[in-house]
This record gives sequence, structure tokens and C-alpha cells, in this order.
Amino acid sequence: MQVDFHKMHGAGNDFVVLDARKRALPLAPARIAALADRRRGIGFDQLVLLQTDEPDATGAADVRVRFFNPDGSEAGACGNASRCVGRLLSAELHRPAIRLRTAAGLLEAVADTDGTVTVDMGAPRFGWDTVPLAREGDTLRVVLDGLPPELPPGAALSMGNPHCSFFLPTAAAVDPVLVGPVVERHPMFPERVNAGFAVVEAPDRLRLRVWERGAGLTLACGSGACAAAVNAHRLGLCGRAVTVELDGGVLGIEWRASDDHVLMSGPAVLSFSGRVELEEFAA
Ligand SMILES: N[C@@H](CCC[C@H](N)C(=O)O)C(=O)O
Repeated sequence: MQVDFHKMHGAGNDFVVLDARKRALPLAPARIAALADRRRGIGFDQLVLLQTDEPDATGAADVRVRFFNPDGSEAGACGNASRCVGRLLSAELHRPAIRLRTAAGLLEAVADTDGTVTVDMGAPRFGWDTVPLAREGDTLRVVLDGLPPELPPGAALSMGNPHCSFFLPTAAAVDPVLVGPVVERHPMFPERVNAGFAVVEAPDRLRLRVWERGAGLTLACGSGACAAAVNAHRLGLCGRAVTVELDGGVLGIEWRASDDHVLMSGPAVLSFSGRVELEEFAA
């Protein structure tokens, strides 16, 4: 089956967007992993699947969106991809505001004429069993055994997907490539976790690198930037509005006091479009 795709990115966090609104696409985890291969496939940090929305009591969306990691696992949320879908649908529907139905709920993305897209990521959740952690405990101070002593306790939350943010004195204090995989699969996180390594540079500025669950170190993680900003504020390290500098670019995050929602702004870029023969990739 030949399928058209769009290759997009948000601050270097890259996606293949497939449209399954008119026909179902056979996408078993092994096929997703094969497509994700950066040498033998197309390559991406997440595969994004568009489906027709089925309105329910929460309302109607313009599209239903699902996110898959390169290891084939499904994620409940992806901030940068949500912005990219907002950009794509905004061009298709000729209006700036787009409603996306994700596993994390109904999100609104608003595309600006300068290429920036802002997505309302909803409210963060802090319950230990929501993140989830393996056992009851304080999500602001998660102590992980078996990790280097220079790693401080983490701050965990759910943005629709699980995150643990670590606040470090300098970016060199911890190597995310060494420590990230251990945190991702630590028994404290029964559904694994996205691990963020942050430095507070000013009350309104963070430097962040994220080891993503199921994807590894990416150039930017949108939900990870939301998690780091919210956790920094919970810990009294930052205000409610921060810029987050990632390896691939800068995102603006605001944790809005009026409704508890987290707003994320940043670029959403179409790199190229193409066509792929799905049957060429493992079923
Ligand atoms: N790139 C992301 C997050 C993608 C999902 C994540 N790896 C997970 O498994 O939760 C973003 O921009 O938020």
C-alpha cells in the first residue's frame, strides 16, 4: 500500500505524519520501528497518525491524533507533534485554531502567520498513581536508587505522558545519554518515563535536554519542556512563564494561573512530503 507522508519538525524534534482519515493503515509496532530506522527507513522521533474524530460528550475535534515512538510504543502526548499537526490542519482548513483529540484529551493549537504555533497542553497532573510511580510517594522529590550520586531527586508529573525532571547545577553535571536510559527504565516508573535534565539559567529561562521514552535523546521534547517549566515553578526555581532552550531550538512555556493549563509556543515546520510503500517495511 502506497501512502503519502509529511516530514515535519518542531525545534528539531522530527515527525512523520500519516493520514488515516480516509482509510485505515496497517501499522503494527514492528512496521513503525522499521519506518523509524534513519538508514533503512524514513527516520523520525515520533510517527503521528491522523484519524477521523468521533465526537463524544467532551465535544468535537477537527482530527484525532495518535503518537508512536520509534520503538513502536504509543505515547499519550507529544507537544511538538501537536504543534505540527496544528500547522498542517490550519493550512488544510484555512483557519488558525485547530482542535485535536489526543489520548490526553482535547487540545487546541493556534497557528500564527509567523510560523509559530501555540498549543494548549491542558493541566499537568501530579498524583503518584497518575504519573505513574511504582509506589506512593512525593512526586516533587522522587529518589531513584542505583543512579550516580550527582543526580538529585527528580520531580515527576504527567502531561498526558510521564516525565521526571532533574534540576542540575550545570549542563555538564550529568550525561543524558548515560543516565537517561537508566532513568527511563527504572523500576520506579512502571510505564517507563521521559527524563529531563535541566539547568535554571534565570527565573524565566531554562536549559533542557530530554531523554525520551522509546526514542532516546532528541533535539527537543515539547511535553518535556512543559514538565520542566511546571516542575521548576513547583520547586520555586522559576516564574510561571519561561523560555526553554533545547538543543534544537527555543520553546516558550506558560503555566497559566487562571485555569492551570500549560501553553507551549514554538516553530512547526514542514521539511518535505513523500510517498512510502508500507509493505516494504516489516509487518
Ligand atoms: N517528542 C515529544 C514526546 C513524545 C512522546 C514521548 N517519547 C513518550 O513516550 O511519552 C514531545 O514533543 O512532547
